[in-house]
Amino acid sequence: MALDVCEIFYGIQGESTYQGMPCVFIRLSGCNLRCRWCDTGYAYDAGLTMSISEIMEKAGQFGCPIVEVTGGEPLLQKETPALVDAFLNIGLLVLLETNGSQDIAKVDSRCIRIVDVKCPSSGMEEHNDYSNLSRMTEKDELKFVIASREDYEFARKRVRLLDFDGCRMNAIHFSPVFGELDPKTLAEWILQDRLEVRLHLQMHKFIWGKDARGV
Ligand SMILES: C[S@@+](CC[C@H](N)C(=O)[O-])C[C@H]1O[C@@H](n2cnc3c(N)ncnc32)[C@H](O)[C@@H]1O
Ligand SMILES: Nc1nc2[nH]cc(C(=O)O)c2c(=O)[nH]1
Ligand code: SF4
Ligand SMILES: [Mg+2]
Repeated sequence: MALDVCEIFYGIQGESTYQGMPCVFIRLSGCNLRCRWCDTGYAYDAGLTMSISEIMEKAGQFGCPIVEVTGGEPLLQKETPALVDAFLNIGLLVLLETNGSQDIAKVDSRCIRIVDVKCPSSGMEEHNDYSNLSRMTEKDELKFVIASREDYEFARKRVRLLDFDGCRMNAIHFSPVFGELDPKTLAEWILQDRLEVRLHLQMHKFIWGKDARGV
């Protein structure tokens, strides 16, 4: 029962509807995608092998009720569902950030699954598994990371196709690629179209800068 871990740290949740909350991050190593603008290339390589109990002990040191499992791509590792269960079973609130290419049903639906839909300029659009949209529950969150008008129109089209059964209207995030698309431009597009989506800015980058690690 071991996982390949890139880093474990305590920080301010910079993304999702939990933005602003203190959170323990478990960043797993390895990713099957290579998004053009990825800010976490350091997680592609193998990290440190840790057992579930070692991870829980390290995470537990912070005494924090919220944990996020991210990566890299966390759903590539066989033991990730068991890690999520272990945190759920001790009563923690668990978030999982995933790239949308893997079946989210692998993890317990008590976990809040934050699912990216990759837009064209990521170069990874062909990897989207759209079946995930019907696997999502009301607790889960959807995210489009947007670098251009083309990406925005792609995301807008997808949102208009959604029925909102499995997705809360306030948990559809439109997030600009940091340093590439001006948040003001994205805000104006959303307002012009009267889109019921959330403008999502990566809070930690405004606090610590775009290249800081472990925050
Ligand atoms: C590093 S990924 C790890 C989880 C998973 N691999 C994924 O892509 O969702 C975490 C989140 O950061 C977003 N992200 C990565 N680079 C970014 C950038 N330069 N600007 C904005 N968001 C970015 C990803 O789209 C994803 O939503
Ligand atoms: N502070 C902070 N919040 C985050 N939320 C999701 C992150 C991620 O890389 O998945 C992230 C991250 O890297 N840092
Ligand atoms: S899927 Fe996530 S970790 Fe992998 S390259 Fe894309 S943004 Fe980076
Ligand atoms: Mg990050």
